[in-house]
Amino acid sequence: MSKPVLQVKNLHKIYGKKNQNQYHALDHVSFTINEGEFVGIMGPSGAGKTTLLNVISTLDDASEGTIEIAGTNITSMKQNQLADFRSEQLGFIFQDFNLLENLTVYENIALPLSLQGVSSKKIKPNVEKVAQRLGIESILKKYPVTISGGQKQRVAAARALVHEPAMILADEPTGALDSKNAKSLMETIMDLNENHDVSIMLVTHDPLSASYCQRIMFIQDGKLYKEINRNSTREVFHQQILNVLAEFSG
Ligand SMILES: Nc1ncnc2c1ncn2[C@@H]1O[C@H](COP(=O)(O)OP(=O)(O)OP(=O)(O)O)[C@@H](O)[C@H]1O
Repeated sequence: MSKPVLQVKNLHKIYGKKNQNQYHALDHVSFTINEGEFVGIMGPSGAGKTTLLNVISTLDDASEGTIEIAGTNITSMKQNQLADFRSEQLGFIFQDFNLLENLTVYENIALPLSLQGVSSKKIKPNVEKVAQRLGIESILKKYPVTISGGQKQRVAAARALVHEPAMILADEPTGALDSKNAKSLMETIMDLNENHDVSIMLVTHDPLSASYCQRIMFIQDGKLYKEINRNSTREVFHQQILNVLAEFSG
């Protein structure tokens, strides 16, 4: 049986101070993501998706509840421990790539390892391996300004993976890409999940990107609303996702 990589128990997030206008952005949410799973988070605007991602990413703190990542309870950690935990155990892919323009593609990918103080001799094979997986070996010497949006996102994905984190957290990774590059990136991410056992949690509004996941959790008003699994083709799953989204707008 697979082990949980992420266990969220009774997670509650309140914005605003006591005795003032408070907003319950997450309302006692519990779920588990197992090692090697590829799970999407969807829901209408304001549902709490970004809040959930930020709290799991350790960028924001929970008001109540616990979060365990790879067996470590991050809700009881101090700020400096959290920073180390985040850089060792998590990989991030954002909509706007977040590449450093004055570093080469190689240096951008190497960054998580350089920051951990890994020697350049040890970094090289890791960067080369992950660049090969993402099909970007030929652009390692280039600077971000000279590569396409699709290539930039592959570089960002390589950087998220190079330190072999317990889990990848992706926030609208295809948001800035055209449909051809979006499809190609999602196929690559799906391949990383299926063939290299990378555990992924993806927040997206895009039903097509979401259809590459194995499971989608829909949230509404800070609560889990529904969960669906991909049991047949991606096309069928895409339609099932559209059907649930229609329930929100209906
Ligand atoms: N810092 C904050 N202070 C107060 N309220 C906040 C704060 N951040 C978010 N909220 C509120 O919490 C709720 C959930 O917001 P969140 O950004 O998590 O939703 P979302 O599902 O990611 O929405 P979207 O799809 O539009 O990005 C919203 O009603 C939002 O207004």
